[in-house]
Formats: sequence, C-alpha cells, structure tokens
Amino acid sequence: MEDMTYTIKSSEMSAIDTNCEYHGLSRLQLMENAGRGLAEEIRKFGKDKKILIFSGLGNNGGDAFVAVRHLRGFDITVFLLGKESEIKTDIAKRNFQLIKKVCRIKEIRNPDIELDDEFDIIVDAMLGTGVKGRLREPYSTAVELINSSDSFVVAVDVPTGLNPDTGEYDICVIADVTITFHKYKPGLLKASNVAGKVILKDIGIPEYLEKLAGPGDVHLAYKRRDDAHKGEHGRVLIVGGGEYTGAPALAALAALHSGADIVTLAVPESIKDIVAGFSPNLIVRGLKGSRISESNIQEIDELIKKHDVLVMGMGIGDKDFVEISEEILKGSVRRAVLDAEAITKDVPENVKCIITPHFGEFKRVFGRTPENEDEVKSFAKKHGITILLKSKKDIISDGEKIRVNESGNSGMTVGGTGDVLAGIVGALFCHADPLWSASASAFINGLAGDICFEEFGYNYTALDMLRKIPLAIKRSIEFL
Ligand SMILES: NC(=O)C1=CN([C@@H]2O[C@H](COP(=O)(O)OP(=O)(O)OC[C@H]3O[C@@H](n4cnc5c(N)ncnc54)[C@H](OP(=O)(O)O)[C@@H]3O)[C@@H](O)[C@H]2O)[C@H](O)CC1
Ligand SMILES: [K+]
Repeated sequence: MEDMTYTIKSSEMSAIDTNCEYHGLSRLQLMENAGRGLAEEIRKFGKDKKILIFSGLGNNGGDAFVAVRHLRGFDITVFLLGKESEIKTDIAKRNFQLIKKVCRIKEIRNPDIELDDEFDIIVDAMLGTGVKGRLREPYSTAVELINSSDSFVVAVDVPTGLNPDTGEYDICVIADVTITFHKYKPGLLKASNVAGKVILKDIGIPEYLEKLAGPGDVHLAYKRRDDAHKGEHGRVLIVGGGEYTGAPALAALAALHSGADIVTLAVPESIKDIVAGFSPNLIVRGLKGSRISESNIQEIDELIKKHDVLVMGMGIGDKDFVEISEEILKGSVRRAVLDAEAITKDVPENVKCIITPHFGEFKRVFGRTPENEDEVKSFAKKHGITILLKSKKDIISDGEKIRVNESGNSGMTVGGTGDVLAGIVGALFCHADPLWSASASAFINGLAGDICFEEFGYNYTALDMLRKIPLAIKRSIEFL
C-alpha cells in the first residue's frame, strides 16, 4: 500500500503543476497521463460497460475527456455541465474537441437533468481541486442524481463537493472508487465515506521536478490584494549594520521591492545617517552606541511589536552577536529571518524562524556541512526551524518537505546578494508559510540575477538586482 502519509494540499499541487509547465513538463502531458491512468482503472471494472461521465468545465473534466480516448469498446455518454464555449482551459478544450466524434455528448444547462438510461458506471469528473465553496447548480443536482443511482461511481481526483484539503463537504458525490493523481489529497484520507477506495495514479512528475522551485512557488507565497490598506502587505523590521552599512540597506530595499508596505531599519546610531542616506524609501531608527548590544534589546523588542517579521543579522560583523540574537528571539517576535551573525539553531518553539546560511555559516552553527538534502531536512526538523541553505543549488526545508532552487547564475557571488535574499524572504514571510516563503524568495532572487545577466552579462551588483526584483515577481505571477 502506498505511503498514505505523504499528502499534498491543492494549492501546493497547483504550484507544482505551474512549475512543471515552467520547467518543460506541460500540463497537457500531465492531463494525458491522468486520463490514461483513469482509463486503466475503469477498464478493470469490466469491458463493454455503459459509462456516463458527468464532466465540469475545468481540468477535472479534461482528465475524463482524455480517458474517453483510452476506453475503446466502451459505450460512453458525456454530460457536460455547461456549454462547450464555457470550457475554461485550453488543454480541456483540446481534449474535448478530440472526443466529439468518439462518444455521445449532451450539454447540460439547467438542473432538471434526468437519467433516461441505465449505466453500469458513472464517472464524476465535475470538480476536483479547483472546487471553492458550496456547489452551484447544476452541480448540486448532478450530485444528488449520481448518489440516487445504483451505478458504480468513479470519482476523478476528488469526489465533487469534497474540500480536497480539509475533507469537509456540504453535499458530495458518494464514490465507490476515487482515482487520484500524483499524491493523496489530505481531504481524501479524512472522508473515506464519500471517497470510497482511493487509488493513486502516478502522472509522471519526477521527484526532482516536484521539489524544484519556480513561478508556482511565487503564486503560493506572494500575495497582493487590491483592496488592501497601507501596511496590510506586510511590515518588516530589519535589525543589522555595525561594521557594514550597506548590507541592512540592501535587505530593506529588497523587502520594499518584494511587496512589503512598511520596512523599518534599526541600526547603530553611529551609522544611522549613512544608512538613511542610501534611499528616501528607508525609515531608519538609530540604536544607541556603535554596535548592537544587550542595551538595545528592549528598544528592538518595542519595534518588533509594530512589525510582522523581523529580519536580523546582515552587516553586523560581530561573531558574538549570536547571544544577543538568542535574547531577542525570547521576546515579542513571532516570525524571524536570521542571516549572517544572527543565525542560531536555538530558537524558541513559539517563533517561526527561517535561517539563511551559506555553507560556512551552516558549518559554524551545526558543526558540519550537510551531506545532502535529506540532512538539511533532518537538521531543520531537529531544531524546529526552516533552513534556506544558499548555494548554486539552494536547498530549503522546514523539516517536513524539501524544496530546491536552481535559478540564478555565477554573477551572484558578488557581495550583497545574500542581504537582498534575506530582505525578499522577510517580505514574503509576512503572509506565507516558512517553506514556501523561503523557496519563492530563493527563486525570485535567482531570477532577478538572471534578468541582470540577460541585460548586463556578469559583473552586475546587488544594487542592480534590487531593481529587477519587481520584474522577477511580475514574470512569475504572469506565468500561468
Ligand atoms: N497535477 C495534478 O494533480 C493534475 C490534475 N489535473 C486535474 O485538474 C483538476 C483541477 O482542475 P482545475 O481546472 O483547477 O479545477 P476543477 O476542474 O476542479 O474546477 C473547474 C472549475 O469549476 C468551477 N467551480 C469551482 N467551485 C465550484 C462550485 N462550488 N460550484 C460550481 N463550479 C465551481 C471553477 O470555475 P469558476 O467559474 O468558479 O471560476 C473551476 O475553475 C484536478 O482535480 C485534476 O483532476 C490535471 O488534469 C493534470 C495534473
Ligand atoms: K471529481
């Protein structure tokens, strides 16, 4: 029996679909594999059966359209719950076109559907992971009809009406079998009374591709609401600077370019004017003294209360700072991004923390460098933190899942790119979970570097990258 424990949320599945498309495995190929797998299972229920397919207007329906092509010899009728012109996606449209000469098709426009024929098998391909809220007509009538028939019911991916993540439902198709794709949806495991026997079909997504960050991560982690008020898109506090002045400013500007509404810098007052001089966009608070010390902790904690995320460490240059970092983490902070000298593995349980070490810092903190991705995952799990290990191939893990990022190029070894990355993470972490905030940020940072390379070749600077962050986000959001 497959390992039922590793499930995937519908939003994560959607992100992986997008990334597959971006990295060369098209949704059309995935749909073909899904539909073929569906047909393989239906064929096991006996040949020459009369089949009625209820199909929706999205890719759940698309899977069934593909299956029709793989079910030669079966007597198939399709009830399309809408008009052909309303089919939403190009790949579902293409597969619908291909079956118009293969089976009977009836467009169902209003809910007074009747079954004037007996069918051995009914396939529920109405709604899958795209379901939102209560079922609209004619879907709810179709569900009642299916449930009142005595046909054998096969649900595609998720029984229509079931919330794929929570397992909740108002009304729902009661399936004898659910054929689900790639990974189990959490809701299926909580609703066996409606999902029936769950069969998992592989659709050809290799493990490395499931882990590989892409625009799908940005779709998940970057949120923008057009009805938002100032500050709602995130308030980031950057605590850093001392020996260096540029690093905290780069992190702050990166956070602003990544969608944060308010970014406050808290730096030693000795460099306050220098840092403030970098840009009129910066709000800079001077902390007493020329280096951040115990005496500043109270003031920093007061500032933390007014922000969503604390980003700390860049430009401090004081190896003893880790003790101060650990003291600050015991205060009001609930979400923290730790970089450079602030990185510690000892984080209070009530703090959601992302650390962004390079290999040298990883070794300093954990005593050795990780052999592989799984070791990064085990370190993250052991300490209850999310690790973004920066390298040519960034490795991200929250102790449960692993993500990998390969965007970027060797021009990014220039100083300051780590500060930029930490600022991006801080902005996305205001409203997304640690794993996807970190992986989306790694992808954005690398893509900004790639856009710089496209324009300048190598020898661009971290400052050049700042201006490409909005473009990297725009490209990612627009990639569907
Ligand atoms: N990697 C994979 O697992 C793959 C899965 N595939 C299949 O794709 C579906 C998800 O397809 P999607 O197009 O995202 O959405 P659905 O087909 O589930 O829904 C279609 C539309 O239905 C509308 N909708 C949503 N909620 C309701 C509701 N409560 N009542 C009525 N209608 C509803 C909604 O349209 P709007 O009009 O609301 O915009 C949906 O867009 C997945 O389940 C798999 O079967 C891929 O084929 C291959 C890869
Ligand atoms: K379904």
